[in-house]
Amino acid sequence: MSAPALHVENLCKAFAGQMAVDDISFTVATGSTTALLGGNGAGKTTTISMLLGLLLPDSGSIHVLGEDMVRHRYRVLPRVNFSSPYVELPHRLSVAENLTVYGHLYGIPDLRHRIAQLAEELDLTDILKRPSGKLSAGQKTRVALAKSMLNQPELLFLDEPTASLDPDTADWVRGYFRAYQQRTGATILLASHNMAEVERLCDQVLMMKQGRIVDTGSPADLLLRYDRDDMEQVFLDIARDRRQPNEDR
Ligand SMILES: Nc1ncnc2c1ncn2[C@@H]1O[C@H](COP(=O)(O)OP(=O)(O)OP(=O)(O)O)[C@@H](O)[C@H]1O
Repeated sequence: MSAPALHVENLCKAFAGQMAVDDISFTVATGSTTALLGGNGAGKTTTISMLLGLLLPDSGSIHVLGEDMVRHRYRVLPRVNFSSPYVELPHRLSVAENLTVYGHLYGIPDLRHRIAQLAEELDLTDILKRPSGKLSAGQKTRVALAKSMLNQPELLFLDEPTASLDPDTADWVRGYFRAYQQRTGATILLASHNMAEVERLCDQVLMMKQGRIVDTGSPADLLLRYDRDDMEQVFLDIARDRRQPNEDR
């Protein structure tokens, strides 16, 4: 059996003595989509930064695609990618130039062809020559998604992948990632505040609060456990300590 795409044990990270990530452990199966959820300040970004090798943990272990992330991150990084609407691309470079810079960092062969292909797929052809700083919020999101797909990652971290997209484009983008995943067997870790998206895309949900994982399960499991009709209500129950999970169900 292949190793899980992500295996995290007893991971901790503190900033100035305050625990941002407090002893979390979880596994993400290869080919699945997992949501990392939690309110503002719950520790999601800190966790993802450690999984990407951007931050060193204080303690605990992280295995990404079977490799120890702390010791061998350079083996792993070519096989993963991420997209976040909060990471700005250099403003003066055109969309094509930005994608070219990232493509070179990843050592993508036949880069022109790959960029043209992604531009076609993500409807960027008309804006390839435009400075990245002059794009609308939705266009920036689509460029960030194209950047995340340059190396055809086996593991993709998507932070708010449909932020600023209109409902039609957002729906299309969800379908795009679904199709990519079905075609390649890629694994996705998703951070989103859009609970309908989580319900539609995710096999597993990890709920974080104050640096800890306070609940976990499939969206269907959680709906049943909290006796709710949608994930938005489950999220509010957990965030506001409004209701304990229904242990009897
Ligand atoms: N570089 C840092 N220095 C000091 N404190 C930090 C740093 N990064 C994060 N924190 C703190 O760690 C905690 C977790 O923050 P984190 O950004 O991981 O939360 P989050 O779940 O991603 O929140 P949001 O949904 O608001 O982005 C917060 O209390 C935050 O203030």
